[in-house]
Amino acid sequence: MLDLVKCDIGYGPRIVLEEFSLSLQAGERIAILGPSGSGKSTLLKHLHHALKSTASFCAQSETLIDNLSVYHNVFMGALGRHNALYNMANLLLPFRKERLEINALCQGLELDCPLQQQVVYLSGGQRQRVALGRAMYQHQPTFLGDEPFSALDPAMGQRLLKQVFDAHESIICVLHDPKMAVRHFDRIILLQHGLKTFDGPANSLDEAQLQACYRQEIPLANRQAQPTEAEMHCAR
Ligand SMILES: Nc1ncnc2c1ncn2[C@@H]1O[C@H](COP(=O)(O)OP(=O)(O)OP(=O)(O)O)[C@@H](O)[C@H]1O
Repeated sequence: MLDLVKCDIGYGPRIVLEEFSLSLQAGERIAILGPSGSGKSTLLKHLHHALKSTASFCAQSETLIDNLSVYHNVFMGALGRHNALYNMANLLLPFRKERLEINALCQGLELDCPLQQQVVYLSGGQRQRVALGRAMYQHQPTFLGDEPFSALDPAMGQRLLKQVFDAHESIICVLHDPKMAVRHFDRIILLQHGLKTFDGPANSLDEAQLQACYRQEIPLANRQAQPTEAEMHCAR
């Protein structure tokens, strides 16, 4: 599906993941884990850029348009499927077909608020489900999610994860919940300071390695990539 070979990934001159290599196959369910600031979102945004025409992107819920309704925010996921006139007409006076589709999608996501409710008045968990709805309404084979379940209670998170699995062929999610990752995903990528410290089947990731990652300990195999004290001194 995608091969990255020694790519420098970041923001202009700011390289976050240096010479980063990754191979993705269709049908995989991949969780990206790692401590805050390790580069998870940066990697996911890069994958979205690389897979654009085949991947839906569930960004964090702050990307919703606050003064628009649930309906409008979810419909945004379909903007690319229609021409500007159709989109404009549908946003002004929602068509029956889209209203029914979005209503069914929101019910499936357990959103109990009216479709015409402005999202600014919703709770964090409700906003997250609107963001999930917008991504699912893109109807792409691959789902990319940036912590798409973090504001939901664990039971609801699992129910909605199943919906995401059922609706997509391939799934790549940044998660802050290692238990959800190990229990439900096939493959785990661990990031630490922009380095990939583990990439393999979820059932071969051991607890000690996971804990070390969150304690920000760099595994021996990756240490040569870090500058030594002496090198840092020379650089100064
Ligand atoms: N737009 C940007 N421009 C420049 N640097 C950025 C930008 N966004 C993020 N960074 C930097 O990239 C690094 C990795 O950030 P990223 O958001 O990918 O981490 P993360 O692992 O997703 O963190 P978190 O779990 O806190 O969301 C950080 O040092 C951050 O400051």
